[in-house]
Amino acid sequence: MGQKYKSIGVLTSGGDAPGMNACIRAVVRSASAMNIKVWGVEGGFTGLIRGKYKEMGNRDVGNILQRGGTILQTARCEEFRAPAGRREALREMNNAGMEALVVIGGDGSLNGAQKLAELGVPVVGVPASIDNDIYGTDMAIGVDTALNTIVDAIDKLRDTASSHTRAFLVETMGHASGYLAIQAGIVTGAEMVLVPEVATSVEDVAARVEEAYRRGKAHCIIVVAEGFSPPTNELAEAIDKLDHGFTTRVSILGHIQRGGSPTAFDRMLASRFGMKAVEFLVDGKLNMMTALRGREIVPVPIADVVSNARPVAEEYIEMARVLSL
Ligand SMILES: Nc1ncnc2c1ncn2[C@@H]1O[C@H](COP(=O)(O)OP(=O)(O)O)[C@@H](O)[C@H]1O
Ligand SMILES: O=P(O)(O)OC[C@H]1O[C@](O)(COP(=O)(O)O)[C@@H](O)[C@@H]1O
Ligand SMILES: [Mg+2]
Repeated sequence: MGQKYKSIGVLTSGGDAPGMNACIRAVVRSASAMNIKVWGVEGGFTGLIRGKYKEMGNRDVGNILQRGGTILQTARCEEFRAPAGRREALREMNNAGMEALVVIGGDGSLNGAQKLAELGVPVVGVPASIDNDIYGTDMAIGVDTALNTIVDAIDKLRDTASSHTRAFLVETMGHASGYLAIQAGIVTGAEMVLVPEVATSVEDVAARVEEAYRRGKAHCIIVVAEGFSPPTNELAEAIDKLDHGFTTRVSILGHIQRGGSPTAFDRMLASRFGMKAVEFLVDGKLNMMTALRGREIVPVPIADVVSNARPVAEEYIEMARVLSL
């Protein structure tokens, strides 16, 4: 089953992720190779509702492959959560003659894409979020770059921690997911990783800090996912009160994790996802998300993506613990 489109739209939505630009470029250029006109929608679903879009040709996506952020801008759009907002978006799409839409974004954006699909709009989703909390794909665009940023930061923090015999609580992003924290903890040799998916008491954290000191370590790095409870600053206060040999400091890495030039991995993933998104549309594989499974890019129904949660790999928590002893 194939479909000949004259014109399609592309947008980026939710938190930006390094590699979104590489994906926009791939969508525009692969569509252009098939003589399909591409409308670049500005500011995610907000741009769709407001009718903010411009035609994009091959030259409009030159020199963006290596840039972080998104040249189309992104947004979190409350209006789109309501049926009236989505009907407005549909009206604007019809006005522009936009026959299908590629949505590049995270789990929330894919929920939005599903709602459009339910109104009869042919959509393809591309997973892009540093959180890697999207069901159905091994990796989303931006995760690898964010991880490398975190690793670079923790390596630097460890230098100063060791010089001062300090325990550092390093907070990573990830919303309700501990993915970034766990992966970063393993590859930086952190003494402990705290994630929302695994309840850990303040006493357990204190015991781990004491153990690190007893073993003669000059530092104790604890990676805390932002969704962990209690919050990082509260946890640090509680730890600092205890007599374990270290002084305590907190470093909240923040939005630095979302920026920067995408890694080679993210550029490749984004380029492959972008090409496949257009291919899925023209092949009639509608309302699918481009997903990385092993080395292959496969279609996964967006309906499945949004109705399932990505499980946390608990074995990695144990791995982080054993390898840092
Ligand atoms: N259940 C939903 N129904 C309709 N639109 C949604 C839904 N969830 C999210 N969206 C849209 O997707 C946007 C981005 O979602 P958000 O969760 O903020 O980021 P991300 O896509 O990066 O996970 C939201 O601002 C909203 O416009
Ligand atoms: O953009 P904001 O409002 O600062 O949101 C921060 C959130 O966005 C993220 O950086 C990315 O999440 P999304 O990809 O789901 O948008 C989360 O890790 C974090 O919780
Ligand atoms: Mg999200």
